[in-house]
Amino acid sequence: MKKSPLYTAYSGSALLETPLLNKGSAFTVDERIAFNLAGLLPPRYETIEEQVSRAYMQYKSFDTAINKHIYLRAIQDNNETLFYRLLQQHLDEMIPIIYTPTVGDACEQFSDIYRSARGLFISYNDRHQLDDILRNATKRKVKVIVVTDGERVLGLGDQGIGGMGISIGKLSLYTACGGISPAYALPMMLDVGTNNEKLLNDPMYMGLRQKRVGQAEYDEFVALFIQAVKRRWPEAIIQFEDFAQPNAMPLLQRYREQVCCFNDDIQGTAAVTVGTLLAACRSKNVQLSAQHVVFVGAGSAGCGIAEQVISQMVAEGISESQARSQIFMIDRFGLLTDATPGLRDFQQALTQPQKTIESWSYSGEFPSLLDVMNCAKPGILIGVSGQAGLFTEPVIRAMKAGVSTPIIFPLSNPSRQVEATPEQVITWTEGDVIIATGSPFAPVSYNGQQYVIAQCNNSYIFPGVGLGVIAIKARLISDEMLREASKTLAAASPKANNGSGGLLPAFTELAALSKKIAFNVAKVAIKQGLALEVDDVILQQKIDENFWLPQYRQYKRISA
Ligand SMILES: O=C([O-])CC(=O)C(=O)O
Ligand SMILES: [Mg+2]
Repeated sequence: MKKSPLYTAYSGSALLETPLLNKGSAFTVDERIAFNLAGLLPPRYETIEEQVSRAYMQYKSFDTAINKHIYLRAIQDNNETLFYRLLQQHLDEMIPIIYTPTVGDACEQFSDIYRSARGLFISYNDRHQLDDILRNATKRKVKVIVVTDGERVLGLGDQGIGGMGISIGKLSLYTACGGISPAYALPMMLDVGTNNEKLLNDPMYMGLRQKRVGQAEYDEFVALFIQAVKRRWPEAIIQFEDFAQPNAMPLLQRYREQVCCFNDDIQGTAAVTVGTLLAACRSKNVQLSAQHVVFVGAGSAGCGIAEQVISQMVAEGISESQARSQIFMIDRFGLLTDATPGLRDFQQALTQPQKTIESWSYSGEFPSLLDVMNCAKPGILIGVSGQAGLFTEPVIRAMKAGVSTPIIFPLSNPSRQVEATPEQVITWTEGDVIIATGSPFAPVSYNGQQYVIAQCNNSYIFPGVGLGVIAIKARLISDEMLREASKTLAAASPKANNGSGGLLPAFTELAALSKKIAFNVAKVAIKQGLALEVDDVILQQKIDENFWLPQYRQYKRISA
């Protein structure tokens, strides 16, 4: 589809320095005259394909992942269209570079590798100038905001201002896989300080050099932020990303009825995990509702997944109390029971009654992960602990002894925080396992067989949900919409559908999958009265129209 020309008042070096508009050597002869670019560029006119070839050659000249990341980010900050075209052509190779796992290094080293401005940094000290700051954004019609306070970045803890790296990475996927125009995507960082001593003592650190503000100040600051966004961009989606456990769930509960928002780590991770579990169960020919499920990590992500698993089990026909009795949450001190002290309210609903474990044999105050494996005989094990190595050989072997073809998802990110590597899990189960991880892992060969490792990452969910919400301007994001996203993902599983291939579609299929998720999610939103009614043909048209593709448009000058 040929796009209409774009009218702009920018010209000369200002045009070349605006990443959303810059075309570099692809400015045509007419444009170079009309926009005062003569002499500012080498004389040859190039196509975007030629530019991609040069950029890819340069990309290949970097040896380390972090340097590749820095290089790609520089292209993004110089010419967004070229960045996304390059990404589109090398998606499998580059997603791990702009996103998990390399984005974790980029967050940790954010101040060291900082090059140029992107997005909005809002520091606590600026809390009374929020309207001015939002007006300064280089993007006017913002439709998706990814915001973090950097307190729990992936499994890497408090990264302070470095959290901006994850906001940027998520939005790159919104565009590359969900077709959201980069002109509508704004990364944000709420800087309330950091409790990371290493950063506080680092002379390069670019964030507020103070401990995180207290809870009352924090809550007031976030409230001011939400109000300011509502004034400036009332229809924008706000994606909460990588907030620490004490704030993640309360913020979601406080704001989910007020603004169109969701928490990617709680709801996005839950949706992708339930979708992947449904695919795994279908390929094993069992019901999710017949499984005992063990979670290692009872934070907001783990509890969010557990609640979605329970909803799904109930939808399959068992009672809620039966479903809850099949869930085992394990935290630092072992299994959560109704006798565990100091639990948060969202954890309390997921405890096992002490009387259930009376007949179990275990040592220590609460059963350990290994005890739970031996006594509960789970079919499913999910790791969201953020801690490397917790799925030890005895744990995996004990699980395998109790069930055939266990479903094992070590989901912690980035790769080095994983609870067990796919190779370990496959070896310890003698290859009889269904596995998915949160970060990308290369295929594993074992006994002459290749195991493709599915990446159960929320990036299968948020681009499609965002596209659907934007296409129909949904007011809110409901649990039902997210459940629909899970179902759509599960229905696209090659392994469940054909008995072979990956458990999840490849990342290269994400754009097509996101459109399907967008369509189904939008239909649920309409049914729930969260968006105006449109028929299926118009809905598909709206989704296609909103799907931005990286190609240059012709520019015309706005005449004075
Ligand atoms: O970013 C990712 O890869 C997934 C995610 O949200 C997290 O681990 O916090
Ligand atoms: Mg996250």
